[in-house]
Amino acid sequence: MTRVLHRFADRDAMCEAVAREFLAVLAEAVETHGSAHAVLTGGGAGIGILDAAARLVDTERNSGRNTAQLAEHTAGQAPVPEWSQVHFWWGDERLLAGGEAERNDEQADAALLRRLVAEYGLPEENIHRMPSTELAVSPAQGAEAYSADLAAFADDEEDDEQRARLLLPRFDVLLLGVGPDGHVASLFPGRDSLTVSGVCCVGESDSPKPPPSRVSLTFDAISTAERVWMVVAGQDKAAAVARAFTDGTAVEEIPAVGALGRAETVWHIDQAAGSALTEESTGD
Ligand SMILES: O=C1O[C@H](COP(=O)(O)O)[C@@H](O)[C@H](O)[C@H]1O
Repeated sequence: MTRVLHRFADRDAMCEAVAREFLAVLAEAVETHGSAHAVLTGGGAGIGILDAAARLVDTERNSGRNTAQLAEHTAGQAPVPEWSQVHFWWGDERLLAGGEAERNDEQADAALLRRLVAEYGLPEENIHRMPSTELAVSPAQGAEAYSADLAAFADDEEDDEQRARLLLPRFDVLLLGVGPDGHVASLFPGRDSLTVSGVCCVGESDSPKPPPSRVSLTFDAISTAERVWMVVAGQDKAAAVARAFTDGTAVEEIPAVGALGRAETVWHIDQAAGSALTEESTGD
């Protein structure tokens, strides 16, 4: 599977472009399959994309176009999905009390999801949060609970053996931020979680980035997604991005290299994040 690199001048340009494509993928999935499943990420770029999506959704509503027109992907316009059929999941979560500002879901709520529920008809029950400390006493228990939530939406089309085996929904698009250490979701360099297989979720009790307790999808689960989109902005990511595009870099060193989608794997990076890439590593 070839990785594709999409470069942007800055973080804002990247977030706007990814948000537009994200909405288009959701709209198309609802059209084709009757529902759409998106996996969200935390982090600066991940939340920036949701902020940008919120602006696009509002702009489209204020444009006065009707639902059929909004579903069309025409240049300059953002297609908008039928929100009642969209489901949101997470690639990882910080195991904290519900509503804590550091939780990825809380940040996503503030950026986009609350508004979709209040104004656009997204059912609250379509927001599939990873457990909080009220519901899981340990990361392992959180991983088990989220696996059960995912299994309730297992895709019965069974066009992917691994997806069927792990009892996962069809993830139409899965966003991943990349940390300065190369981590994705809560899969950190050198950790046992990198090699956990045969299950869809894993607990991390000693994350090098606070808070220490986290729940994450595994690489087995990530690789069932149709589209895996890395979203990376900022100078502090430049070294990790360059390592990720160096031949032979191991998953143990830069976990992001292990994140590959079924149909596509796209790295969206801004100029700062790509500043240490060489022509040789990208084939430019
Ligand atoms: O802790 C986390 O960090 C990563 C990356 O965050 P960033 O702010 O450096 O972009 C994020 O993708 C992940 O979901 C999150 O839990």
